[in-house]
Amino acid sequence: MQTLFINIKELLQIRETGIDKISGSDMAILPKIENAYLVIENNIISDFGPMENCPKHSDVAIIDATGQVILPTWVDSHTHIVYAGNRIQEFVDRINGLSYEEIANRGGGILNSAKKLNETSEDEIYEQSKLRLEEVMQQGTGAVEIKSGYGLTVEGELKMLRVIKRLKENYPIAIKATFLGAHAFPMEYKENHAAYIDLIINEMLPKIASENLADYIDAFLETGYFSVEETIKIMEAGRKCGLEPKIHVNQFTAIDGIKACVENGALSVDHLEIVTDEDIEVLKNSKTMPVALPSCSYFISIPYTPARKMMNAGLPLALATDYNPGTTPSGNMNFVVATACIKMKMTPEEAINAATINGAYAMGISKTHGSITKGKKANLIITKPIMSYYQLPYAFGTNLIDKVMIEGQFI
Ligand SMILES: N=CN[C@@H](CCC(=O)O)C(=O)O
Ligand SMILES: [Zn+2]
Repeated sequence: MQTLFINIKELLQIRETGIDKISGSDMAILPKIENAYLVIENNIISDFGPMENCPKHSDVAIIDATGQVILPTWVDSHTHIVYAGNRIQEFVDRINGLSYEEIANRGGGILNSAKKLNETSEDEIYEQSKLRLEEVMQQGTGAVEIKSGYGLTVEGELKMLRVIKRLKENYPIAIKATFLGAHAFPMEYKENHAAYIDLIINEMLPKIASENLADYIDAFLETGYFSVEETIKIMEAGRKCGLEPKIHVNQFTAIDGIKACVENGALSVDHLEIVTDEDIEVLKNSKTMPVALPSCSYFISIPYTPARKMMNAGLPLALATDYNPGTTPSGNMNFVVATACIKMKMTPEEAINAATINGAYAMGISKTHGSITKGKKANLIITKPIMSYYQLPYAFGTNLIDKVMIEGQFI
């Protein structure tokens, strides 16, 4: 079955096969065709070009996209959408003057979510999480990475990863699972970090590997959470089980964590609200994708990742939501793209590259996702009639999406 889109006002992010990420000054370029056609065959992009070359098809479903922009769906390479309940009280506590750190030190924060998760059944967590997944798909996300990390017990972490597995089985969207047992030290291990790290390495990881529940391994490398040395142990143990690292680092402090991640072959380093010149140097010429999470900066009022400085140094950059109950209760990639433009001074071209092809790289799927390329998945955002794609970040609170196609199907 073929679908032919005709008269597309702008077809964005068209790329040759084999381009897996965009770096430095190239991020300012977003290749497009004006007045374009696009052919979808089954669930794959099979052809596209300017309207004057549009082939005469018979027996195809024709969709007239006059005035509409088509671009690849967003790739959200960093989320925690599997969780139980919410942290609304902490939100109000922060408005009233408490900091994220003060809330965490009182047993709130990640430990608050871990308590709720361990008290909630797997079925109930699945029901809550699938609503979030359905919501972000409607908002144009066509691939999503989901982390564990609110279990912090063998059973809790397995429960989260099994929920992610069920989501993978039941939804058409590409999902990658990341094991984040090293998200925080449970209260009973506060004075005995080594014992919790043993639990992660000797109890959690073997079970996760034997049930094939994760694609990546993560840790919260941060002052007061996991040290550089502790994170290296976790990364090494994960790699032995075939899990590549994707690490939370430099959210609040810079403690040479990025260097350790790059040396351990991390696929991505995520957060990066605080970045030193040395961090930028070690990222140069590495295979590690830096990932910025502007909705988190917005929600908890911390600095934004210095995108301009990093791109000027020739680095690539990806954008993701960080959807989680504590620091970012939003999975809206449209807001992320707009906030990157408004607050991080990324151009619309840079932000769209960061939220599509570079996001795909950061979750290991750039062969199949992240651009309009022949042979890639037919994952499309079809906008309402708009002036140009600049309107997407400009009209930051308006839903400009008409339809979303995932794997060849409108959702
Ligand atoms: N920083 C670490 N983890 C999450 C937030 C965790 C939480 O507060 O629940 C993040 O990416 O922001
Ligand atoms: Zn996160």
